[in-house]
Formats: sequence, C-alpha cells, structure tokens
Amino acid sequence: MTGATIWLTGLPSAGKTTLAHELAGRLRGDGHRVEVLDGDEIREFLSAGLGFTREDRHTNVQRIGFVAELLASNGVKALVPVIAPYADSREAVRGRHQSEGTPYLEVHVATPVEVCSERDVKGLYAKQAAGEISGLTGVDDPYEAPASPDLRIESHTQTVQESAAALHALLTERGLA
Ligand SMILES: Nc1ncnc2c1ncn2[C@@H]1O[C@H](COP(=O)(O)OS(=O)(=O)O)[C@@H](OP(=O)(O)O)[C@H]1O
Ligand SMILES: Nc1ncnc2c1ncn2[C@@H]1O[C@H](COP(=O)(O)OP(=O)(O)O)[C@@H](O)[C@H]1O
Repeated sequence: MTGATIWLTGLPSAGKTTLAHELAGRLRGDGHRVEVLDGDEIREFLSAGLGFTREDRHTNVQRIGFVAELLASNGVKALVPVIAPYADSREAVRGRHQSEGTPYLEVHVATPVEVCSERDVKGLYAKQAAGEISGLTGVDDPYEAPASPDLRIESHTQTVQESAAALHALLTERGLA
C-alpha cells in the first residue's frame, strides 16, 4: 500500500490529536498500516530536552518530519498531530518528502484561538492567562497559518466525525485511501 505523511498543524486544543486518532481508526479498519506521531510523546523521547524556542520547535519538527518520511516511504500512513508553527519548518519537511517522492499532505486544523482557549484540553491557556507560563502558541508566541494547505478543517463548526470524514475524503481523492 502507498504510504503518506499527513501533517495536522494548528494551535493547542485545535483538535489535531483527536482527528489523527479518529482517522487512524478508520484507516486501520480498512487494512492500512498507520502510526500516529504525537507531539507530546515525541517530546518525551526523540525530542527530550527540547523546549519551545523557535530553534527548538524547528529541530523538533525536522526530527518528526524525518521519521514520518521514513515510515511513509515504507508504506505506512504517518499521521502527525504537531503544532509546527513556522512556515519554513513545514516547508523543509514538505521538501524532504518531495525530494524522496513520498506523498505529503498538509492539513490546517483551523480552530480559532478563542475556541481553543475555551476547550483548553491541557489547561495551558489558563496557565498562560495566570502568568504561570509564557510563549504559548497563538497567544504570546507566533503561529504562521498555512497559506495553501491541502485541506483546512473548521473544527469549531463540525463534529469530530464530520471533520474526520473530510480528512478521509481528501485521502481518497488523492488515491491514498
Ligand atoms: N509554550 C507552549 N506552546 C505550545 N505548546 C506547548 C507549550 N508548552 C507546552 N506545550 C504542549 O506541547 C505540545 C506542543 O508540542 P509540539 O511538539 O506539537 O509543538 S511544536 O511543533 O514543536 O511547536 C502541545 O500539545 P497540543 O496541545 O497537542 O498541541 C502542548 O500540550
Ligand atoms: N470537529 C472536531 N475535531 C476535533 N476535535 C474536536 C472537534 N469538535 C470538538 N473537538 C474537541 O476539541 C478537543 C481537541 O483536543 P485535542 O485533539 O487534544 O487538540 P490538539 O491535539 O490540537 O491540542 C477535544 O476535546 C475534541 O473532542
């Protein structure tokens, strides 16, 4: 089966992880090999020691992009729910896939910051508001929204199932599902 990297970029609490796992379930049900490269897990091992400076985020995204491409070039659907806030970091990952001839899709989970901060799945927005942390993406740290993603998901106007169905439809359209 053809592998591919599907990168879900967006703010904290946008819905990246939820959608990655929902899509993973659907793809596995259809017999695809799937890995979800979750940002939090990667930061415990592969990117242990990295913080949230621009440089560290870039390094983190390049490492994850490298592993995703290895998996994708071996027939795996690599689903990557990672913020990746900088356009040049994302472009470098896309370029690596292009030069290897490996399919790559960029999905912007475009939930507005107001909705994300209400969801606040991990309590980060509250901590930032209380002055306990700083440098939170979308609040007091940059997020460069993709100019022309393969798909933009408005998760605040859809159920998880509807968003996952839109993602699945994109893969089908590209001959990947
Ligand atoms: N300052 C700050 N800014 C953004 N995110 C923060 C921060 N501190 C901790 N976290 C938590 O770390 C997760 C983001 O890690 P990523 O590897 O996806 O980010 S990045 O691409 O390297 O920017 C992110 O996970 P998600 O909420 O799933 O997006 C956060 O839970
Ligand atoms: N259409 C949707 N797609 C994804 N998540 C949604 C959607 N609608 C509501 N949510 C909720 O938003 C939250 C997103 O959290 P999470 O997936 O952990 O975000 P992220 O990985 O981007 O930080 C979850 O509680 C999820 O149930």
